[in-house]
Amino acid sequence: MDDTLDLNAAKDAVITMVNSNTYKKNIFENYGSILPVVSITTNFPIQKSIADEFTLNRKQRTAFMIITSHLDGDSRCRTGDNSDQLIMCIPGCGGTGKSQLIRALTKYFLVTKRTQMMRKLAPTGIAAAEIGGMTIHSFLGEQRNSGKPRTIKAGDLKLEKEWRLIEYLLIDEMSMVGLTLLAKLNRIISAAKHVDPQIPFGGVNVIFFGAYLQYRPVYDAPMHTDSTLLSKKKSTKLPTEKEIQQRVARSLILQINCVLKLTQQMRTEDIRYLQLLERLRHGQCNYDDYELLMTRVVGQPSVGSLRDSPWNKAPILVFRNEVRTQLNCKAAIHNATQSGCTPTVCVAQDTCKGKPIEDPTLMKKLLELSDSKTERLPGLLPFVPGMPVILTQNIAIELSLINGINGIFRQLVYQPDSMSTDVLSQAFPNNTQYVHRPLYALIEIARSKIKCNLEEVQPKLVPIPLMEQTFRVDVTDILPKGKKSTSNGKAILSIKRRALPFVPAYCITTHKSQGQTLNKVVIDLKLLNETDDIVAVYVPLSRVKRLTDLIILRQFDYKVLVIKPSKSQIAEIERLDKLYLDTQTRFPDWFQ
Ligand SMILES: Nc1ncnc2c1ncn2[C@@H]1O[C@H](COP(=O)(O)OP(=O)(O)OP(=O)(O)O)[C@@H](O)[C@H]1O
Repeated sequence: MDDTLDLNAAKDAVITMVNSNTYKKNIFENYGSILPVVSITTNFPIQKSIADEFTLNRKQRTAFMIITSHLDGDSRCRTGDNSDQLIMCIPGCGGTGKSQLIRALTKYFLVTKRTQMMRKLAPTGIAAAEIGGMTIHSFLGEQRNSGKPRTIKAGDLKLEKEWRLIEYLLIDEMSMVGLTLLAKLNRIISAAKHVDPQIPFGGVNVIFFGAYLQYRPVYDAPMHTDSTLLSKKKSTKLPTEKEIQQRVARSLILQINCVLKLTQQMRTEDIRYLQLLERLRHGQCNYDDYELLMTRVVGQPSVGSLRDSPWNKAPILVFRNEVRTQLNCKAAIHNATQSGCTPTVCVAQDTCKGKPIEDPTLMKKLLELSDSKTERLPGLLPFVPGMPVILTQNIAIELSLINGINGIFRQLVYQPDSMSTDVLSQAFPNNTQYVHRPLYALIEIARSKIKCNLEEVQPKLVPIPLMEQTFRVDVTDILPKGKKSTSNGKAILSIKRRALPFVPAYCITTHKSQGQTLNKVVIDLKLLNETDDIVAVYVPLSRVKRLTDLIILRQFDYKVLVIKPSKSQIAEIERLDKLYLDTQTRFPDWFQ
């Protein structure tokens, strides 16, 4: 009975009104379009059949009913604050079925012919692909690091057209959405919809999905940041524009008026391990949990050797990009040697002010930089057929050729060149062959959406071209003695790089692993000295379905299992818990 809907509630839901949002009437009038005829519709059978088709569990169903009934104008969903605007949060840790719920909602919008009213957004390409949506940046028409924000002008017809029909935004992976980005989204919707800037998100209904115990946005403040912490300066100083925007965004988050926590684990069957993860989230693991995890440390009798299957094919998760790059190089060279191939490395083409880099010291420094410092284009890319790789750029989002997607390297197509084969890096053996003129690589990407009717061409074998990026690098340390640096003591060069946009994936950072379910994984729980973020422990441990799917590289301290969430994380969790109780009181039928 748990998963079935209450029939009385069903009868109440049968009569619904379409487009009964009164304050949005003005918007339709502004455009001179014909007001939709207020229709009375009986959508409950559709709601039920879609909830059944996606086998939604009780809480997924409740969330589904709240959102779809709000869409249908059900009066019970329109008695809250903000002129009945739905600003909803659906927190749930990995595997609680958030993506499944989004799939069911998408179907409802589709079947009821209202797809145009909804957009699905996520902060990263990989998260956007997971739900068939777009990144927030590309939706806002901005390049991530271009430094050129889209200007918002009154009467921007293109902007108005883009937003004209949109009334619902589903935003996934909220932990990675920063306050500055959210403020920008808010400003753009307000301008596009011509509504009072006081109305959050221009009156558009917004539903956030995700978990707070995930890595935070890289260059932005997380959504749960306490407003009082948003200014580091003395209170006498005027806040910067960025601080003001972040405070505005935080005040938007405080307007969330409906919360539904997803708690039923849909991915993992290992109950004992689930309980451990639940305690871990609160920093409350006990000694039994520690002993259980210690049985998975390499060297224990129950754990096989790292050299043997399945662990020799499992990705290793590490914390630092430099360690990742080194381990990947070692693994690629080792595998090439094992399979009798000459170790081969593809070399990036770097230029400065249009001229190729010729100075050997500078060339070596640039090529050895971790790709995390070069706009994610690797300087030296070792390769061997069969190597797991991960794309580092968005090539074609609609085809799922996006930053973060996995593939298998099959072949490099390149022009032979006459450049010297001097050793470019000590990281590679002396007999390494360097390829300076690559054309493209053939990568097998199982999740790509490319279709191909040619019999001889495998549809999942994708040609990946070279890409170009510009990055800045501090070269003060390699300046010849006596050469002057700038007044602040630094010499910065702007380098343009052309290179293949992928890296080996024998080893990935825990940060990159966020949001992925891995079949088998090797993890490290020895944290970097300064780390006291629970996320660094929780993310690697929660990538698998069962404890037996992971092994731990080395011994670790008990104390890493009792790191507490931060004050602002706890405060936000408590605030959402309270709103969740309010939501249950507001929709008693659907919570029965
Ligand atoms: N109601 C359901 N019925 C059947 N399978 C489900 C249901 N909900 C989720 N699943 C399955 O459980 C797995 C995890 O669900 P899903 O990917 O939606 O979780 P998630 O909360 O989005 O996880 P993550 O945050 O890690 O992406 C998926 O394989 C999904 O198909």
